[in-house]
Amino acid sequence: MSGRLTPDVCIVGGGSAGLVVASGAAQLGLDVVLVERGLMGGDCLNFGCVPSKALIAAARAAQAQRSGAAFGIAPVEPAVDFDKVMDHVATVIAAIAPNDSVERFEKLGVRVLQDEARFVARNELQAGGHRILSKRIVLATGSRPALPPVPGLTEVPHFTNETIFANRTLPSHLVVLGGGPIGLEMAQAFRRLGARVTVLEAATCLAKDDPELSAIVLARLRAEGIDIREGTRVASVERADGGIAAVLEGGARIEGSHLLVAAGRIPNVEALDLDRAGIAHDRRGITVDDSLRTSNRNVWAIGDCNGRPAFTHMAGHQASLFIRGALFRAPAKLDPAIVPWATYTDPELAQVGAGEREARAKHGDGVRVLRWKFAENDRAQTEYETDGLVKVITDHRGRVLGAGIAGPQAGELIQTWCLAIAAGLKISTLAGFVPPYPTLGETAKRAAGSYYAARLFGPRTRGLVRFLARLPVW
Ligand SMILES: Cc1cc2nc3c(=O)[nH]c(=O)nc-3n(C[C@H](O)[C@H](O)[C@H](O)COP(=O)(O)OP(=O)(O)OC[C@H]3O[C@@H](n4cnc5c(N)ncnc54)[C@H](O)[C@@H]3O)c2cc1C
Ligand SMILES: NC(=O)c1ccc[n+]([C@@H]2O[C@H](COP(=O)([O-])OP(=O)(O)OC[C@H]3O[C@@H](n4cnc5c(N)ncnc54)[C@H](O)[C@@H]3O)[C@@H](O)[C@H]2O)c1
Repeated sequence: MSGRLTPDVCIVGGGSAGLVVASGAAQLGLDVVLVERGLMGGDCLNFGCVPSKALIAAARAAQAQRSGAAFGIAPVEPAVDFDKVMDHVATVIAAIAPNDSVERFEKLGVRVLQDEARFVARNELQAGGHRILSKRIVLATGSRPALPPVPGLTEVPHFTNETIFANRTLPSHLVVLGGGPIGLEMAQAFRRLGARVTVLEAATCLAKDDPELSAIVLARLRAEGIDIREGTRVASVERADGGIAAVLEGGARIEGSHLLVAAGRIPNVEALDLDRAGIAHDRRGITVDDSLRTSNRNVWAIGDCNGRPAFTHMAGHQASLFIRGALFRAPAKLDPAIVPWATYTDPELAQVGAGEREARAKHGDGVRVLRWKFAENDRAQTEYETDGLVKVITDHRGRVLGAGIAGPQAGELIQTWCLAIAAGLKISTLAGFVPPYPTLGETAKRAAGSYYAARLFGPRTRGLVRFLARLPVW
C-alpha cells in the first residue's frame, strides 16, 4: 500500500520515546502515524535495558550461590548453563514485547509503517511508498553504539549491545572496551556467570558519577575479580589465537576470547536527510531547545537522538513534555535537575540533581554535604550489604539540591530524593517522615537527620533542655 498521509502527528522511531508519544496522541483522539524501520520497542526492549537487566538478574542468582558462607550456607560454584541463561533473557524480552507491538499500537488507532523515514521537504517525509505531510513531526530515532577509531577494530570480531544478547557462548575471557554504565554492568554480569573479564577504560570509569560513590562500586567489581584498567589507551586490536588481542599504548598485549565495545553512543540521524527540512544537528545529535523543538518549528526531537542524557525514563519524560507542550499548548520545559540516573551494578549507583562539585560551583560555601553509610543501617547489616553511602547536597537553607547513592537497591532508594527535588522539599521534610523499620529506606531519614545532629545535640539545645528539665512537669 502506498499513498499520501496527512496525520495530526507523525513519529519517526518506535522506541521508548516514540511509543509514549504515539500512545498518548492516539488516546487523545489524534490521527497518528508511526514509522519504525527495525524492531518495535527500540533499544530498551531489544538491545538495552531489558536484556541487560535480565542478564544481571541471572548473574545475581549465580553470585548468591557463592555468597552463602556468612549465613551458614555452604557456598558452591554455580553450574551456569549459559544457553539457558540466554533463553531466560529472550523469555523476558518476549514477555514485555506485546506492550510495544504493532498489534497493540494499531488497536490504539496508530497507523504503523514498518519502513525507514527521511525528509523530502520541510514538513514532509517519505517512508516506503508513503508520503507523510504533517504539522507535527516527532523525531525519536535513538542512538547506536559508537565504534572508537582504534586501528583494527572494524576487522576483528566484536560485540556491541546490538549483538551481545544474541550470543550463546559464554566467553572464557571477555575484554570490554569502555568503563561506562554499559561496560561495567556487562563486565560484572559476565564475571558472575563465570567469565574472566578485563575492562580497558581510556579515561575514568563512570566519569559522569560522583567519584566518592563510583569508587565504592569499582572496589566491589575489583574484589569480584574484574581487572579494571583506567587511563589505558588501546593502540590497536587484532585477531589472536582463538580470539582477540588488544595492544595497549606502551606495547602490553591483552588477549581475550571475545571483545565487547561499550565506548559511548552516536545519534541516529544520517538516514533522515535533516538538511532537507532545515533541522540543525551536530555530532551530539539533533539540536533542540528546552521545549525539545528543533530549528524547524514543526519538528521536535526527543530521546537519545537529541544528545541529552540517554535513558529510557528521560525518553519517556521528553515524550510527555511534547504531549504537554505541543498538544495541550501548556508550558513544558525540560528540567534536567529532576531526572535521575542509575547504574545496575552490585552495589547499584544512582544520582539525581546536582553533585557536590556542581553544587559548590553554583552555591559556594553555603553548600552542606550529608553522608550516611549503609554500615549504619540495621537492614543492611542483616543482609551483609553494608558497602555503600548515601550522600545528600543541600543549600544553606536546607533545600535539597542533589543526592547520590552507592549501595544495595540504590535505583529504588534514589526515588525518595527524586521526589524531594521535583517537589522542592526541604531537608526537614525528609528528616521528619516515618519509614518502617528495618528498611534500607531509613537511610534517607538518617542522612537528612544528620543535617540537624550538630545543632540538636549541641551546647545550646542541651542547655535549653537542661533548663526545661528543671521546671515542674506539666
Ligand atoms: C545495553 C544498554 C543498557 C541500557 N540500560 C538502561 C537502563 O537500565 N535504564 C535506562 O533508563 N536506560 C538504559 N539504556 C538507555 C536506553 O536504552 C535508551 O536511552 C532508550 O532506549 C532511548 O530510547 P529512544 O526512543 O530515544 O531510542 P531507541 O530505543 O533507540 O528507538 C529509536 C528507534 O528509531 C528507529 N529509527 C531510527 N531511525 C529511523 C528512521 N529513519 N526511520 C524509521 N525508524 C528509525 C530505530 O529502529 C529504533 O527502533 C540502556 C542502553 C543500552 C544500550
Ligand atoms: N543503567 C542505565 O541507565 C544505563 C545502562 C547502560 C547504558 N545507559 C545509557 O547508555 C549510554 C551509553 O553507555 P556507554 O557505557 O556506552 O557510554 P559512556 O559514554 O557512558 O561510557 C563510555 C566509556 O568508554 C570510554 N571510551 C571511549 N573510547 C574508548 C577507547 N577507545 N578505549 C577505552 N575506553 C574508551 C569512555 O572514556 C567512557 O568512559 C550511557 O551514558 C547511558 O546514558 C544507561
